[in-house]
Amino acid sequence: MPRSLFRTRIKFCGLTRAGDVRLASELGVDAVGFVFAQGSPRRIHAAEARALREALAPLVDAVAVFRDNSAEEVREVVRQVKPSLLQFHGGEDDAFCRRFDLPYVKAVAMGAGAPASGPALLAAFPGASAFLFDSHGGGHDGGSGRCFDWSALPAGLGRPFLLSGGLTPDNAHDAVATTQPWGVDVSSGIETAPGLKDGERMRAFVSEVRRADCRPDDDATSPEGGAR
Ligand SMILES: O=C(O)c1ccccc1N[C@@H]1O[C@H](COP(=O)(O)O)[C@@H](O)[C@H]1O
Repeated sequence: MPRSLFRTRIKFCGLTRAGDVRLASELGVDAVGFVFAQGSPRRIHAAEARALREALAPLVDAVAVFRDNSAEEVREVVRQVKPSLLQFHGGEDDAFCRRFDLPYVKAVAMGAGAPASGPALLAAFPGASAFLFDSHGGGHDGGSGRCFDWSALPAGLGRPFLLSGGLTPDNAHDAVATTQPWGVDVSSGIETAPGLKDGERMRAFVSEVRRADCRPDDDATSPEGGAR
């Protein structure tokens, strides 16, 4: 597809307030994430997420984010929140991720250097709808606001990928222009404090991603729509 027709998908993650969910929808964000990972400062319970989901506009996805949660916890979230996508940030394997009959995204840790090759990731997670590259690993947590070395992104994935880890309104344009992801995922970079999003930073982030998308004279194509 010509890059001029391509629109980078945007996910805002770790929302805890209905007002932030409403603003994300109004800004044209494609998905919002609710975090159920133990130990996260953005963690909410299924009942809270169900209430937040009601603030979500139609055609905006709800993503449930887990990190080594039990199957019972995941099932309870699926039952109450009805997410359209699951995101697994821990040591879950493909069989676990597939158990819930929903599309899933597997987060790949980039904090300890280059991961397995693209084909090896695909072989390990054939059921993944997409991969998400974040800066966790090597002793660092997800949602930490840290960047990783984008040049270490693996090639030959055969799936769309989301770029994550330390994205902000200041680096979103470069991140999209440099890596040409299917989508971007941001948490800390649009916050005043963990879980509390900042309206101006949300707006600025979307605007910077759209600025990177808007290159009408660029006839370069996007390989497999954001896949590497
Ligand atoms: O946001 C969290 O607290 C979190 C906790 C555990 C696993 C994943 C988490 N969020 C994901 O972290 C990345 C990057 O966040 P940041 O922008 O660097 O703060 C993002 O993929 C979130 O979905």
